[in-house]
Amino acid sequence: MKLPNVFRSRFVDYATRRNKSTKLNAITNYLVEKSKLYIVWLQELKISIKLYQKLQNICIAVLSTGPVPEHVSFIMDGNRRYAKKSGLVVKKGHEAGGLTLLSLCYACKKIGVSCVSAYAFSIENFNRSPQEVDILMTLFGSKLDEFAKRAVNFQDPLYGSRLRIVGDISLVSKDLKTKIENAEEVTKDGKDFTLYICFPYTSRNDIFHAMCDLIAKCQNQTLESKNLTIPLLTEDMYLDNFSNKCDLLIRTSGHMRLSDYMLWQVHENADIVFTSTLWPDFDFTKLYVMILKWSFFTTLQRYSERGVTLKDRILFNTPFINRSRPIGPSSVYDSLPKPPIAMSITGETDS
Ligand SMILES: CC(C)=CCC/C(C)=C/CC/C(C)=C/COP(=O)(O)OP(=O)(O)O
Repeated sequence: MKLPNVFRSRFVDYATRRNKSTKLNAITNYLVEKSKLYIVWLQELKISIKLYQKLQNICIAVLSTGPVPEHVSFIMDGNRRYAKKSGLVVKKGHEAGGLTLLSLCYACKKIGVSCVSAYAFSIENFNRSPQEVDILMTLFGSKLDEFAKRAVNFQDPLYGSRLRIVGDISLVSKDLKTKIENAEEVTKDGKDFTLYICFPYTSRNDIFHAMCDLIAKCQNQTLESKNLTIPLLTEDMYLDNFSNKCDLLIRTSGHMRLSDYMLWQVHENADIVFTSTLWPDFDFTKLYVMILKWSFFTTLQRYSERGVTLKDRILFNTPFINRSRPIGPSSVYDSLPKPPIAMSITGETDS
């Protein structure tokens, strides 16, 4: 048997050193030694993964003592720059971005965030090259399937999650539409966590479509125009009632703009954070620090809203932390009677 040059000297060495006569024995010994090395390496890797998971659990336990955002949203920017920086093709950059999203969904679910939304494809992105649009559509289809499978597999960390696609679905192919319907149907009973993928989406398109819907309802007389309210418009949006208020919006890759995303949903107390990290590089630690900051400042805000001072809290153990959004009057203004309609800026009624 002829061995490749690179191995020959080592096998001969093994054979002579261990006094084995055949090359076959030398090969076997070599492979055994090598696999022993790999096993040790794998064991070490497993230990460090376990350590990392333990550390992650401790960090999450610290967070669980305070409020956590209910809705975290991502503008996933920087996939192509990541690919360029790493010497990869654009497709790999987007794939890496897809992986980041799913791993952060898992982290958010563990932290206790109820829903995550992600800007996966803006309507403007149809202006990119046909090849790139094709890559993104294919990737999107495969990620939908993957998420749906994982959400119903009880051994998977994403088990119990629900998937919702928000955006103008009429703009995607028939095949993809079927995949979307299928993924939404398979995951519809997920109660623990919801992932909203905005695809193809823009905020103005969302607001416009909701307005058109309400106008149509008025025209076919299922709704009277005098009953139009802001909550009704909100309910009609792709990002429905459950996701209509965003608590923490994160944009990666250094651009400091909203790019027609979440315009309606960040109106109330949303923290908007811009980071220069490219999306595929955005990991648990970076997300954790942002949520920790959110939690800290939200706690302080809730302190002051309830008139509880730090001294009260420390000396008299007055409870002030409410993990979820405050129910009922959260400020002195909310406890006042509603202004007469003539004085209301929006003209809303109480109905
Ligand atoms: C699960 C799922 C739906 C995954 C989809 C994958 C994914 C992360 C898509 C985002 C696509 C996108 C337009 C990113 C923006 O970066 P860019 O391409 O504009 O990068 P650049 O700012 O460096 O040019």
